[in-house]
Amino acid sequence: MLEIAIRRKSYPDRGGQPHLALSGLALNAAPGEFVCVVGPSGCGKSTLLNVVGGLDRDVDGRVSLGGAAPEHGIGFMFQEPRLMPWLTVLDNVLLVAGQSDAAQRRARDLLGAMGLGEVMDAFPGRLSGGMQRRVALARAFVIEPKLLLMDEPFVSLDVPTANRLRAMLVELWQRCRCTVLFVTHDLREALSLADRVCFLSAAPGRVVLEYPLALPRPRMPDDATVQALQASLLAQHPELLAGLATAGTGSDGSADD
Ligand SMILES: Nc1ncnc2c1ncn2[C@@H]1O[C@H](COP(=O)(O)OP(=O)(O)OP(=O)(O)O)[C@@H](O)[C@H]1O
Repeated sequence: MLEIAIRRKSYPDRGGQPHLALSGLALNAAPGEFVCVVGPSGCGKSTLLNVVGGLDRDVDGRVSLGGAAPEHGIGFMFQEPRLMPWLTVLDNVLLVAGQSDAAQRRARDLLGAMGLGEVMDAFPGRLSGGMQRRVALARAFVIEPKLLLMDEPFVSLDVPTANRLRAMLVELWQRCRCTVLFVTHDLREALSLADRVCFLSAAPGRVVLEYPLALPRPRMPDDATVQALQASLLAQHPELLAGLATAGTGSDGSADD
């Protein structure tokens, strides 16, 4: 079980006064659950992931995974692929997994399964944006994470590429059954991926609504069922949805990979 209880998380503002980013935020996730966190820009979504992942420890609150502070077994994926340009695709993935035979096997298998077998020895600069995100996705899964933290990982991709990556993510997650915390401001993306959607208030962020989903998978943001669900949520909770993207999930057009 992932348990998050953040009393206060603040940053110093320009005058040195505390600026509250999160306040009274409580959120739990069951092992293997896929939780999407949505909320308007600036409500503290990235801050939440940084605190949960231990990248930011300056917080009044507690995060525990299986009863202990999460330290190992956390996979990350950010808005940018954050690949090392001087390392090959394979070495970028191995960077987090080590060089053991088992890690090499896992990395090669993953990259092969994700259609990147031909470019394992290429450098990231040669790859399209969609392929770079696939490498970042492989890097997140190669450690066989217990917890996967994703910060708008498919933002600013064209629709077909983003949908392909979402399908790959769900397939990998269904195999490893790690707990996922996926941050987005795109409601349809959240409704297409999650077991449960948690809505954060405007800053300082706290959970104001939890919405469990029982729709079968696979689902995509443009599915009629997802659109209908979004419409019913909008009708029931118009105040919560201010500041969220509800119309689309990226630029239309052809895939870039
Ligand atoms: N390093 C920092 N120093 C000072 N203030 C910060 C810092 N990081 C975030 N903040 C502030 O904390 C609040 C929450 O920021 P955060 O980036 O977590 O929000 P977000 O919901 O992820 O936003 P977005 O959707 O725009 O990415 C904002 O007011 C932001 O300006």
